[in-house]
Amino acid sequence: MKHQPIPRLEVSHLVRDFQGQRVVDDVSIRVMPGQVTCLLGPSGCGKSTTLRIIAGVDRQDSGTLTVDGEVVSSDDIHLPPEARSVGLMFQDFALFPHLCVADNVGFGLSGSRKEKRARAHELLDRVGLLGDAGKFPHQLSGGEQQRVALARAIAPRPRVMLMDEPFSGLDNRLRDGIRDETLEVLKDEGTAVLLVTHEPEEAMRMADNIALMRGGKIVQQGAPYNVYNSPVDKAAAAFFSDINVIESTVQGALTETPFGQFLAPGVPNGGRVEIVIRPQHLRIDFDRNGQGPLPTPQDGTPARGTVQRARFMGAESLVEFRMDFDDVILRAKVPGVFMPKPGTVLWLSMRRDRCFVFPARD
Ligand SMILES: Nc1ncnc2c1ncn2[C@@H]1O[C@H](COP(=O)(O)OP(=O)(O)OP(=O)(O)O)[C@@H](O)[C@H]1O
Repeated sequence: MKHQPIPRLEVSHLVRDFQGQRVVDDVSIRVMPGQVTCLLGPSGCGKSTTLRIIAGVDRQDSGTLTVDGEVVSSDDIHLPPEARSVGLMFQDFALFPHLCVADNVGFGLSGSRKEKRARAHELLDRVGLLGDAGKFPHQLSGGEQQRVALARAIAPRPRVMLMDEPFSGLDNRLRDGIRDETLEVLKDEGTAVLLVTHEPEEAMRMADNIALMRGGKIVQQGAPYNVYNSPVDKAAAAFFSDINVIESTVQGALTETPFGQFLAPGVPNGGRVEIVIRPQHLRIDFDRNGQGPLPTPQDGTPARGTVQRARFMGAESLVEFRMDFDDVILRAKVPGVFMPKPGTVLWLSMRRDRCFVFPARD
């Protein structure tokens, strides 16, 4: 039999109710050593509660948690936080103001003072702050303090690191550097990382795996590329970017639209579907004497629309159309500067391989 690698962190069928309301609903996640999983979802969907349960500061109503195959929490077992080999990093990390940087990093370590110092210095070197070991937190910038907090969280070599929006307090320029640096250190140490965020860009940038959460449930899990390019439903698509939606009715597992026919397998006759496409996957063509481009297998049939407004957005331009059919508004995003005047008639076609057809939910 093939040997199955043991996940560093395994969360199985976690459930948590608050006042009769299910806040965490059958959540299962596995994280391998050196891998980063992002728990991504809107505010209030249960991300932090999941993290708090894994950390051991809250307890699940049912479900099991294992670290390297060893049960740390179940119906029968409940190890305290300090016995789980789980590190924590939160946005409002608090350094001890009366301790120098090296003592902050060495605080939770066991061993002699000399050993603690040595490990603290090793990590401060790793995060580029060895020269600041003797300083006090108030003498450091916000980004430097965050790196100290990172060094402190990693120092005891936790097998699992839980991070709750740890970078959201930093300004954008600082954030990218610290994010990448943090991941590098954690991957080198073989730590399994579970990071909570509500920002899809952050999740796509950092994660090996994204677990998309909504209403307490994980609705989709996978590599960032797959979650972005094969969303399970309209809301999953909309979570990652702006979307266009065209509604249509199904006959014989097909739906006719101004952009041509789309397959709608499994949807009964008369059923409503929503065709979802991202603004960057609409193609714009000029009008030639009332005609658009010829239909192609890749782009389907073009449909005519009138420009409502165009906005310059730096690397790209966003053009809003009112379509001839049904007065539907569609937005197309194109690279560079493209600023057609309002009232200009243009043709739009949809990249067929980038359209998603979902049964409409009333
Ligand atoms: N101790 C508690 N008692 C009662 N309800 C709670 C408790 N903790 C969380 N909740 C509720 O559980 C739900 C999920 O909260 P949670 O903090 O896990 O969400 P979240 O996805 O982390 O949101 P955010 O991104 O805003 O932090 C919310 O409706 C919240 O009000």
